[in-house]
Amino acid sequence: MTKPVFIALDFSDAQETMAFLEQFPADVRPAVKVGMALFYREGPAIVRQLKAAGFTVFLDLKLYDIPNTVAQATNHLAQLGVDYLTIHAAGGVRMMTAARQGAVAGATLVNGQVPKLLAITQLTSFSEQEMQETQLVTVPLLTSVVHLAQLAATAGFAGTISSAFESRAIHEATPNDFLSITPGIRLAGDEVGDQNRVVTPARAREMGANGIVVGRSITQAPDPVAAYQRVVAEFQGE
Ligand SMILES: O=c1ccn([C@@H]2O[C@H](COP(=O)(O)O)[C@@H](O)[C@H]2O)c(=O)[nH]1
Repeated sequence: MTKPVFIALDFSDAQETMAFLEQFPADVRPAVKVGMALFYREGPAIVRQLKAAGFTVFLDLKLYDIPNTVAQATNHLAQLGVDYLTIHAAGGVRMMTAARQGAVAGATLVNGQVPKLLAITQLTSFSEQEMQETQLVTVPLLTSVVHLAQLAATAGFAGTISSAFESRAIHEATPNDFLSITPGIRLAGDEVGDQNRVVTPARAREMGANGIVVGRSITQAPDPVAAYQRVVAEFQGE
């Protein structure tokens, strides 16, 4: 299976988003990620629009609440036909299990296609020190990520979101088909910005990532289509 490269569509509205995607030739349909900013602006309509245009849609809302509420949310979101969905692993096995059950129930009401659920472990913007400052976690960052990945696997999730630095350890601790999808990706020489645990697409592949999320290295490039093609070639090892 080809490893996905998701473009993070962190644009201000649907018009800007669709104008960006129109730059891609008709035979190139990148997988896309809709984050909370675009979703809060445009609502479910942006997902329907992207799905109708043939895009694989990763909806990155990072759900975190009590189990019943999260189950209701995943039920509604699965009915939108999203392909991937994020939930915070910090909600624990009971919350993640409820999320999965909600997604299955929602998918059953439409086409039966259950979104792949991905557990947020520790954000790629975190350094070790910054994570410790929160005092929510008192073990090393890598230990926390691997533990949360194991909880996600127990809850029947498809994989995790972490940086590529943790991908190998995640694979060693989880079943063979468990996915490590990694944001925090930059083409060499690009600004890191607010990210912390950052690697190039080629390094992400070497480190065992099963898919990558790339925003600004593509969306703010002078030629986004060329930048996307470079990211894909590096990540696929071409
Ligand atoms: O740990 C995480 C989880 C999610 N993200 C999201 O990925 C993109 C990355 O954008 P860049 O412009 O490539 O930095 C963005 O939408 C984040 O919300 C993440 O970066 N880290």
